[in-house]
Amino acid sequence: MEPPSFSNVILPLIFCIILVLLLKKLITPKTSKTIHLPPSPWKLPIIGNIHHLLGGHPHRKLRDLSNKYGPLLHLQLGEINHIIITSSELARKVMKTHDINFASRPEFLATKILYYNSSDIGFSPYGKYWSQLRKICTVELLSAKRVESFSFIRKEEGDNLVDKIRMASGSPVNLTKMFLSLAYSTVSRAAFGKECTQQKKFLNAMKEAFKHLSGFSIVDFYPSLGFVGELTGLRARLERVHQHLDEILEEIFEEHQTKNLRGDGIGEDIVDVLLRLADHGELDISLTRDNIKAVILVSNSSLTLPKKGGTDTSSSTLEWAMSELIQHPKIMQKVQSEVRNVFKEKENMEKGEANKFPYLNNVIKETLRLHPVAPLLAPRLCRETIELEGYTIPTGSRIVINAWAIMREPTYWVDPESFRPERFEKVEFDFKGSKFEYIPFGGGRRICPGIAFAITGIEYWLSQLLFHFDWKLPGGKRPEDLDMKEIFGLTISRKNDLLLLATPRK
Ligand code: HEM
Repeated sequence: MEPPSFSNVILPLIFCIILVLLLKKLITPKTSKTIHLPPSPWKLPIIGNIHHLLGGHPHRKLRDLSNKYGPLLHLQLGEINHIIITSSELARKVMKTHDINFASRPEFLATKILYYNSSDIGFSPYGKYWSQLRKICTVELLSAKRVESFSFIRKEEGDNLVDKIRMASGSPVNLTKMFLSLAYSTVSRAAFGKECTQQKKFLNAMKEAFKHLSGFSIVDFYPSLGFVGELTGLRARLERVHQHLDEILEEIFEEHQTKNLRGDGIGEDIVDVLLRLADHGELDISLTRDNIKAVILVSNSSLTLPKKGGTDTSSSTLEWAMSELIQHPKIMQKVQSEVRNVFKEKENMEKGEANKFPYLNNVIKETLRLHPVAPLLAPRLCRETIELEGYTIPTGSRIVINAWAIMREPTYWVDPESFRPERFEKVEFDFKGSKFEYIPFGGGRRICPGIAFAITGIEYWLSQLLFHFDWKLPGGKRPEDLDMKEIFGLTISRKNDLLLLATPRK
């Protein structure tokens, strides 16, 4: 069979879409009321401002547009109003002052199909169901106690990583691949337990799913043209991936239900917790089997796919941290002596010792400032029309907060493009979004619930790498030769794998 070609399939499809949109425009009655929207660049009929985003990374393109039109920007992307926020003052208004009004998420075709009608934590609309899920997440799945109970997994996976690097004995190690495998194993062991036989199958299916979740999809800019999803085959592809994931999750459930648990909450993985809560939990809502499956996907929310082999929020942060340290030998030396001094007495970082690494913590903060894994956070939905700075934000607008640009804004940050962990010694910033100049995990009601899970792992693994090895670029390259190119999907990660030479410490 002939593969679909541009001239015989895509062109007629584009023509069809334009025709439908023109007809819709003609038959929709014009409203005389004009609303005072925020400033906007010039628009084209039908596509609106989509062309302004072509040919570059969205966070950079949006920053350039905001420099020209101001920190409150309106973009018409297809049929949808998008409001772009590029100042900490406005971010505060969205995530604190008017948090409830912006606490929902827009609906996307991919999340609707893949996540059981968007019933996961990340994409479910604001309301009672989401509040219950959020409670389960903070009290049970990702609580400090639960994160602590996973410390043996972090340690075992960390030891594996150190052993693998030692075995490379003088050859360059591909840290990108190693960090990815470390993060995948940790997340899936925490979610499914060590013996789960479907882990590999599940991760491959998730990778497939993330292909559809990463980046912008044109279908989501024209929700009234539902048929585009059918015609392009996107809906069918999503349904196939969903079906496959569903079958694997069913197998995982069955395996867990036949397991004999102690019933005291110790030794439980995330699937165990959810099944227990659904059976005996005192929840205000009843969790269906499909709801549980959608929630399980949250434990894998840290996995994303901007590049071919996949990536993950923690592995991407580790990669950027090591890249910055290689480029800044003095900072590398300072953080290594901090870690080596602490570990002099004891090799393992255990509970409570993390605060012995204030400089390492600042290195991680600075890494997330310059390389936030979610540069545009996650889109929010304006639930009711509201006035911001004298402009109208209509109901249904999608709100995009350019955290990447805010965290490089010269008004808040001295020498913003430079990697300077010391800046966090002078001003107190936490990861919890309490100051809106620093929001790598977002803020307000929809702030990332995985902060403790993520930071504990990143801190531990980084300290191990810095304690056990000295690092340099292979082939006699100088620190400034390291390429720092980005690739954008749902997250930004390194475009090219990070290869370094590790010398074990005597
Ligand atoms: C370095 C690591 C991570 C970073 C930088 C990060 C960042 C973010 C950001 C920016 C958001 C959107 C917040 C907002 O809209 O204000 C988010 C949401 C979320 N993150 Fe993370 N994340 C990380 C790791 C994790 C991990 C490890 C998990 C789970 C195990 C997780 C689970 C979630 C969930 C469930 C949401 C949706 C929350 C909601 O909508 O209520 N994240 N994350």
